[in-house]
Amino acid sequence: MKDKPVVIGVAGGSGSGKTSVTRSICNRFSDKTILVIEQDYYYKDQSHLPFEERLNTNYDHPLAFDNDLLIEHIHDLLNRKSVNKPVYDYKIHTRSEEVIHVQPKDVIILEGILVLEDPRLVDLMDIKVFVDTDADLRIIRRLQRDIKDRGRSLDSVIDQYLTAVRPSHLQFIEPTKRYADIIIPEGGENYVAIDIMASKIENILAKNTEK
Ligand SMILES: Nc1ncnc2c1ncn2[C@@H]1O[C@H](COP(=O)(O)OP(=O)(O)O)[C@@H](O)[C@H]1O
Ligand SMILES: O=c1ccn([C@@H]2O[C@H](COP(=O)(O)O)[C@@H](O)[C@H]2O)c(=O)[nH]1
Repeated sequence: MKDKPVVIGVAGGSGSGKTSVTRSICNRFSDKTILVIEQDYYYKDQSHLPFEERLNTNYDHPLAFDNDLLIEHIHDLLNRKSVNKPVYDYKIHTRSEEVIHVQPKDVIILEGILVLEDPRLVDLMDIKVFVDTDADLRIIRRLQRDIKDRGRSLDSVIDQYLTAVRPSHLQFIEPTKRYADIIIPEGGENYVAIDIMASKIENILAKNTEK
């Protein structure tokens, strides 16, 4: 019987570099070792709402996420069962029709703005990481990304930032830093932190193999 997979939570503000850190860690291992679960893919389905109404949702509030489904999937993966991971489409602000069938792996990285906000998720984590990047850098990165990749206008990104992203960051995301075991400044290009994370994962995997 194999050990339970190791669960690593990677939280941090939007544009802090969570995805980049996660990708850099994954690149140190074979494709078979790490499964990434993006909390973003577990935004609540909003297909029943007209597009205009979906624009009013606060996507930075804990209630925007279907954490019940996310927790069910993490439990299944911990029990070495495969799951159908939902797919989220940022351009239409709802889930897409497709799902991705994913197999359990020895390491699960759960990445998202609010993964340290729900105690039920925190309880499932072996290592908790917070990627900590200054707000000015995060908004610049977000502007570039949302306009290029998520089909957004400059005005809509700024308006959403001021009305939802910034206040929710201060209220819900920033306070979760206190739960982190490791705080990674600046995100994606902090190779010292990424090396440390990779060594820690290697150690855990080696210990599990020795047993
Ligand atoms: N250290 C860094 N320096 C410069 N750009 C970065 C850095 N880390 C991430 N980025 C860029 O910022 C954007 C947001 O990074 P990403 O990893 O997607 O953040 P998050 O997942 O936290 O929203 C991406 O376009 C990424 O390439
Ligand atoms: O329909 C949506 C769903 C989410 N968002 C924004 O995405 C970020 C989270 O993604 P990161 O990759 O961590 O930046 C969150 O701040 C939401 O505001 C959205 O704009 N529209």
